[in-house]
Amino acid sequence: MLSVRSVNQFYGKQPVLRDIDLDLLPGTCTAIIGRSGTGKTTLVNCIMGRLPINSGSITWHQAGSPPANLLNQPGETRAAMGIGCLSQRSQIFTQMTVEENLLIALLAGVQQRTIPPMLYQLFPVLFSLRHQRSGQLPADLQRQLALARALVPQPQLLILDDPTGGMSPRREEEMVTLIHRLNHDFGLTILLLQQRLSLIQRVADHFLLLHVAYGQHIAHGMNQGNLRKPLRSCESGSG
Ligand SMILES: Nc1ncnc2c1ncn2[C@@H]1O[C@H](COP(=O)(O)OP(=O)(O)OP(=O)(O)O)[C@@H](O)[C@H]1O
Repeated sequence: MLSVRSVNQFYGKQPVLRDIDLDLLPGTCTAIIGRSGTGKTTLVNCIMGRLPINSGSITWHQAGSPPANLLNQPGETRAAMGIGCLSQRSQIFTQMTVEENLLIALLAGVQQRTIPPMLYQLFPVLFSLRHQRSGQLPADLQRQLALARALVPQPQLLILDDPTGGMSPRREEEMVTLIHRLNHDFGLTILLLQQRLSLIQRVADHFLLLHVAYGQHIAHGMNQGNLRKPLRSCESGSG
C-alpha cells in the first residue's frame, strides 16, 4: 500500500531520518517505535507532505492503479487519495458542535457526502454528545472526536501519532479496542506511532524501530513477524 525507500531528511544540516525503508501491507497494523525525538513524527510529516524529504522515495500503491509517486502530490491531495492522519495535537474546531466537526471533514475534497453510519457505532459517546460544543468536551473525548474526523473520508491508510497520549486509563482502553476493531473488523491499514511496547504488542503486526546511535538518527530493520508474540529484537546492526 505504501513504500518508503531510502528516505533521508534533515532539519538544516542536522540529519533526522537516515535511509528509512518502510512497507505497509494492506490490512496490517504497523508500529513505529522509538523514544521521544527519534523522528517518528518527522517521518509521518514526510509521508503526509508537510515536510519535504532530502532524498528517497515514497510510493502509494492502490489496487487496479499504477504506483503513484506521493512526492508529486501536494499534501492536501494525499487525504483525498486515501491517507488519513490523527496528529499528536487534536485538530478540532472547539467552537463547533461534535457533529459540525464531522461534517466539515467532508469538505476535504473527498467523494464522501455524508457521515459514514458506522462512525457513531464506533463512537457511541460522540453520538450522544453530537449537539454539544466540542470545546466543552474533556480532552480525551476531543481526541476521540479528532479520530472520528480522520475517519469521515473513509481513508484506506490511517496514521495515528500517539493516539492515547494524555488519556485516562479508561479512554486509553477504549482507544486500544477501537484501533484493534478498525484494523481487524474494518480492514483499515494502520500506521501507529507509539513509545509504549505494551500497547504496541496488543495491536500491531509489524514494527519499525527508530533510534539514535552515535548522535545520529538511524532506522533499524523491520520485523515482519507477529508482534502479539513476544517482541523479538529487530536490530540490523547499521549503527
Ligand atoms: N521543525 C524542526 N526544526 C528543527 N528540528 C526539529 C524540528 N522538529 C523536530 N525537530 C527535531 O527532530 C528530532 C525528531 O523530532 P520528532 O518530533 O520527529 O521526534 P518524535 O520521535 O516524533 O518525538 P516524540 O515522540 O516526542 O513526538 C528531534 O531531535 C527534534 O528536536
